[in-house]
Formats: sequence, C-alpha cells, structure tokens
Amino acid sequence: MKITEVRLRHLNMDLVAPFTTSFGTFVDKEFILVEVKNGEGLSGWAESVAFSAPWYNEETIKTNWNMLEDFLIPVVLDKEIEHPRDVSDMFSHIRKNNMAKSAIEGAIWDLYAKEKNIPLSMALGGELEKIDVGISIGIQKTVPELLAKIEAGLKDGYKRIKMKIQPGWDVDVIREVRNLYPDIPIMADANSAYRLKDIELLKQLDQFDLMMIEQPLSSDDIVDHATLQAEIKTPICLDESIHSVEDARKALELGSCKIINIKIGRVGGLTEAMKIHELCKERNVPVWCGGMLESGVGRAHNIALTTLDNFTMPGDTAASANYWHKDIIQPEVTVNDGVITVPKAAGIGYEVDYTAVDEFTSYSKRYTNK
Ligand SMILES: O=C(O)CCC(=O)c1ccccc1C(=O)O
Ligand SMILES: [Mg+2]
Repeated sequence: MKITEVRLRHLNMDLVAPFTTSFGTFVDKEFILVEVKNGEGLSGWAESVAFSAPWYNEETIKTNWNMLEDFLIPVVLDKEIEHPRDVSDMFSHIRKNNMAKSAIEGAIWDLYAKEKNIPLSMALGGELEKIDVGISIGIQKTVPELLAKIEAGLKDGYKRIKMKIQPGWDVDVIREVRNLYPDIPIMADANSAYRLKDIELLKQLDQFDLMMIEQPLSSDDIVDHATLQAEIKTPICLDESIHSVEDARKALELGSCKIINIKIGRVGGLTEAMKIHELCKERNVPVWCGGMLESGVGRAHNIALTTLDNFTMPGDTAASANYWHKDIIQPEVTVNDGVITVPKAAGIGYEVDYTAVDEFTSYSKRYTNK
C-alpha cells in the first residue's frame, strides 16, 4: 500500500460534563485527527490521544503535530508499505513520542483494512463480536454527586464502575460507595497520585474488594509498585508506567502489577498493543482497553483492539453520548447493557462525518510530495 497524502486536523470538542482526574480537569478535548489517503479514493483515520498539556505523559498536541509533520509523515509518505505491522519498525529510529506514532500508524491500519474490505477487528485477528465495557467516573465535588453518577452508570448497564481517586478523595468515599452497593464491580484509578509513603492508606483499600487499583504510584515507576503489590491483596493495574511490551515484561517479572490497561496511544500503536496483549495472554495476565476521552474515531480503534481474546475485563470505551453532544462518526458508539456490538463494515467500521469534523476543526494542513 502507498500513502499519497496525509491530512492533519486540529479539533476541539466540548465534553458533556467536566471530567476530573488527580492531574486536572477537562471541560473540552483538543486533539489531532489524522487522515491518510491512498490516491484511490480511500481514507484511513485515527486520532492522537495527546492532551493539550503534558499532564498524563510528556506529549502534547503541539509536540505531536511537530513529530508528525517533521519526522513521521516523511517516513511513510509515498513509501511502499507492505503491511501496517511494519510501520512501528519504520519509526524505530525515532525515540518515544508514542502518541504521535500511534496516530499515524492507526490511520494506516484503518486504510489497510479498507483496502482489504475487512473490519479492522478482523485485520487485527480479533474474534469477539460483542465487547463488555465499563465507565470511568471522575472526581466529583461531593459524594452525593458521585453516587448519582454511579447510579446512572449502573442504570445504563455498564459492567463495572471505575472511580478516580486522589488524596482526600479515597478511603472514606469508597467506603460510602461500598456501603450503598455491596456487590457491584468497582475499581479505583489514582493516576499516580500516591507514593510508597502512603502505603498504610493504600492498604486500607483492601477492605473494599476492589477489582483493582489502577496506577497508584509514579507514572514512570515499576519498582515501588512491586513493593506495594507484595503488601496488598487488591490487584494493581498499571496504566501510565507501561509504554511497550518490554515495559510490560519487566513489570510482570518484578511483580509490579497483576493486570495491564492497554492504551493504543500510550504504547505507540496497534502493533505494540497487540504484542502486549500476546505477552499477557501467555502469562495468564488479564488486560483491558483504557480510554483517553477519545472522539468516535479513537473509540472505534479501541473497540477493534478489544476483540482480541485476552481482553477479558471491561474497558473504558463508554458510549459516544457519555462524552459528546455530537460525535464525529456515524453511527455513534452505543452501549446496550454494558455491551458494544462490534461493527462489521470495513476499517474502523463507522463513517467519519465530514460535516461534524469541519464543525470542530480549527485548522488543518495537507502533506504530499507533489
Ligand atoms: O473514559 C475514558 O475515555 C477514560 C477516562 C480515564 O480514566 C482517563 C481519562 C483521561 C486521562 C487518563 C485516564 C485514565 O485512564 O487514566
Ligand atoms: Mg488510568
């Protein structure tokens, strides 16, 4: 296959409600949408999950645009690409910048699947036709507001409730949730808000029968997480700390976690995400697909990846309407009783709505060699 043109667009979409994590609050979402064209009328799509500021990792919209424009697009434009799984190797001389790499790699996977006229899930070797999803609920101003969100999530049928925690919004809050809902599957995500010195507090979480605690310690740590995991019963799930299959191997060998949250952008693309899935499968370690408040395009990639068989735990890919007044795909992603039916159309399986894309685009640029 050959990419004859790349188009980058900068979009900004308002969230239906603010989303607060231990590192900050989102009221809207700025992101880069990548379109790759093959010169024969087909387009492949993906989005960069980098945020506007380096809160979650070191990447930003601007660093991603720069990496794409100056380094990544020139590597793939007008080159003969035998298979999208080769793209991550083509980028291997460029260090890190995983979200930027993933954005263009994902668009090439979509284009490949469209050229073959098969769903992206099938191109990845995924077989599940329905996937289970949960919902991630941000830090709220008051406990009653949190309880109302949980109630709504349960009513919508989500398969598990994830609540964000941070110092001052943890043990006492989870206790209230547990008292009201003794049996529901719940988990907590700290986004690196604690340190090993907080171990006594973290040990108290064991009493709540959480499915897991996600990324309690530093975003670059796998050593202290191993110490913590040896001291608590609740499984640790790593998110921020895992950037590659090598990181995953090391974390599992150290005992730093028992579950891995796979985010395509964080690990540099679908090919690396599949390698982590495979490693975890060999070692009987469950994985699930994380989310980055994606538009429908990123959501579609997450759905396709989740059809691989070791995604045995519900992911964070909630319905479009959980995030957006209007999404940029048709149809939007819908969830029934906590289940998404995987689309069967070619590529990402949803049509990109150009009118909606235009509405949210603030600037764009075309790249060709002509
Ligand atoms: O619903 C989603 O897309 C995931 C929400 C979420 O938990 C999250 C949102 C923004 C940044 C980081 C995270 C995370 O998983 O840590
Ligand atoms: Mg997380």
